[in-house]
Amino acid sequence: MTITPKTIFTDVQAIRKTSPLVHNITNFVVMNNTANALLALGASPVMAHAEQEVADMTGIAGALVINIGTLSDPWIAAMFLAAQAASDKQIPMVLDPVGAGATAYRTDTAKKLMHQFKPGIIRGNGSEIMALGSQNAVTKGVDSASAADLAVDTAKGLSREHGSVLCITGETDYIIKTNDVIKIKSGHAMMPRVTGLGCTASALCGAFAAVNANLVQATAHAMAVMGIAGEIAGRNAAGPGSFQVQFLDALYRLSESDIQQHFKA
Ligand SMILES: Nc1ncnc2c1ncn2[C@@H]1O[C@H](COP(=O)(O)OP(=O)(O)OP(=O)(O)O)[C@@H](O)[C@H]1O
Ligand SMILES: Cc1ncsc1CCO
Ligand SMILES: [Mg+2]
Repeated sequence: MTITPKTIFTDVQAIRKTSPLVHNITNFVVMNNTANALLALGASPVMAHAEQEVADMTGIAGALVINIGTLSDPWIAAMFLAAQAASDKQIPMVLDPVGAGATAYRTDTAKKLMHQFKPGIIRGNGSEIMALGSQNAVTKGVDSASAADLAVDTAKGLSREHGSVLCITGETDYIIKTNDVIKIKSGHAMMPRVTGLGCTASALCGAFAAVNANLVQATAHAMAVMGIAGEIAGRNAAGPGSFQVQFLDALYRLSESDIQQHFKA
C-alpha cells in the first residue's frame, strides 16, 4: 500500500466536500476537542451515547468511533448497541481501547468489543494494544508505559485473528494489516502533552474511513494528517495551551504543499 501526499490530500478533499457524519461514543475529557478537530478537518461530528438513540444515530453515520475513556455500565450497553448497528449496516467502526491494561474493567470491555464486532480499525498507544493481546501489559492510567514498536507483533496477531487494521501511535505510528506494516514518522514532541490527541487520532480515523473503504489507507492518511498538523502547530506553539489552538487551525488550513513538506513515512 503506497501512501503519498497525493493520496492523503485526495481523502482530505473528499472529507471537506462530503462532510461525513462521524458518530462518536467517547469520553467526557475529549468530547469538545475531538468534535472541534473533526469540524476543523471538514467532517461533521456528533456525540451521542443514550441507549435509546445510538443505533439510530449510527445508522445515519458514515462511521462509528467507540472510545472507552470514561466508561460505565450504561455507556458500555450503548457501545454494544451502536456496534451492532454498525455491523448490521456495514458502517466502518473504530475502537479506541483507552486505558486497556490499567484496569480489568477496561481491558475486558475492549476485548469483548473487539472479539464480538471485529472493528475495521483499532487504534491505541503501545501498552493499550499490548493489553488487547495475551500479554499482561500495564498501562499508566491512559498513558502508554511501552514504546509503540514493542506492540507490533501483538498488533499483527490481533489483525490476523480479527481482520482489523491495527494502529499503534507514539513517536512513530504503525499501521498494521496482518503482516504488513506502514510507519508514519510525522509528529511533534508536544503531542503527548495535550490530553486526548490519541482520541482525536481515532476520531480522524472515523472521518477517513467514511470516505475511503480501504481502511489501511484511511488509517495511514489519518495518522499522516495528525502528524503533519502537529508539526505545523509545534512550530509556533509556546506550550501545550497554544499548541491545541494551532493544531485546530493547522487541520483547517491543511494544504497539499503542507503535506508535501511535512509527510514523513
Ligand atoms: N513523542 C512523540 N513525537 C511525535 N508525535 C507523537 C509522540 N507521541 C505521540 N505522538 C502523536 O500524538 C498522537 C496521539 O498519540 P498517543 O500515542 O499519545 O495517543 P494516546 O496515548 O492514546 O493519547 P490520549 O490517551 O491522550 O488520547 C498521535 O498522532 C501520535 O503520532
Ligand atoms: C485523561 C483521560 N482519562 C480518561 S479518558 C482521558 C483522555 C485521554 O485519553
Ligand atoms: Mg488514548
